[in-house]
Amino acid sequence: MQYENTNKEQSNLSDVAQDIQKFKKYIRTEKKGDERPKVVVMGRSNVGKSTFVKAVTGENVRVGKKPGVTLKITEYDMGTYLLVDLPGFGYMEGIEKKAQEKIKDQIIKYVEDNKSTIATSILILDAKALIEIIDRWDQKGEIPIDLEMADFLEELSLNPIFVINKMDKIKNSEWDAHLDRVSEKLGFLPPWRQWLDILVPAILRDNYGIDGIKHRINRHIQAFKKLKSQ
Ligand SMILES: Nc1nc2c(ncn2[C@@H]2O[C@H](COP(=O)(O)OP(=O)(O)OP(=O)(O)O)[C@@H](O)[C@H]2O)c(=O)[nH]1
Repeated sequence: MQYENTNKEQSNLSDVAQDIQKFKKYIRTEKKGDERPKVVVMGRSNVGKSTFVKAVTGENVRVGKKPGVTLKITEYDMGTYLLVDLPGFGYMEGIEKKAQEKIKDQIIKYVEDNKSTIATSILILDAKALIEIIDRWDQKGEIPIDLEMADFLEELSLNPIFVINKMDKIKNSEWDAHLDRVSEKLGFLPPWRQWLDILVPAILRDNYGIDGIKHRINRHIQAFKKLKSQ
């Protein structure tokens, strides 16, 4: 009898244990996605986006010479935030215009869908090519994709940081004048030094500018967390 009771008790206990397991599993499946703030990284193909991501994450991100290497959305766990590497956009050798448009739509959709969790956005621009591209498109009466993306990030109030990369291609003595032009093209009244929180000259290949960008990211993360906790 005693034996039977113990057996019954054990079987009840194992039922409870099974229920707990089921419940735990249920909680796990119901748990929402990672709610940490996101920092999205965007840029025209070949601007140095992978170089940037590699410098910030320390991961061995492929740095390619051929435009259009980064095609998927990759999230990196940075502890207090997630760094999201979005696909490069714009002209890519060997990729049809239709496919380029699709990538652009995919980026826009991701940003719109995730805007409530994005603390800041990084748009990497090529210092020299940007001016050339804008001038060329201006003559055709069109807006280049870099400016379109810059406007998009501003309109969504995603605290963009514009990284003006490949400054090594600009003579030292011309940095200020060049950055004033970039600033103006992006819609910020020169002198560019008025916008140090937003405009960051960089030579990402040599890690120049990285510390400043990290500092700005952290400031945005703190501000974002403060806002969310109110
Ligand atoms: N001159 C110069 N070249 C750079 C700099 N940063 C990156 N590059 C070079 O630009 C090329 C493209 O760099 P990536 O980091 O692969 O660029 P990406 O934007 O990720 O390119 P996709 O993968 O095509 O989207 C590489 O040859 C880099 O070495 C820089 O500060 N100055």
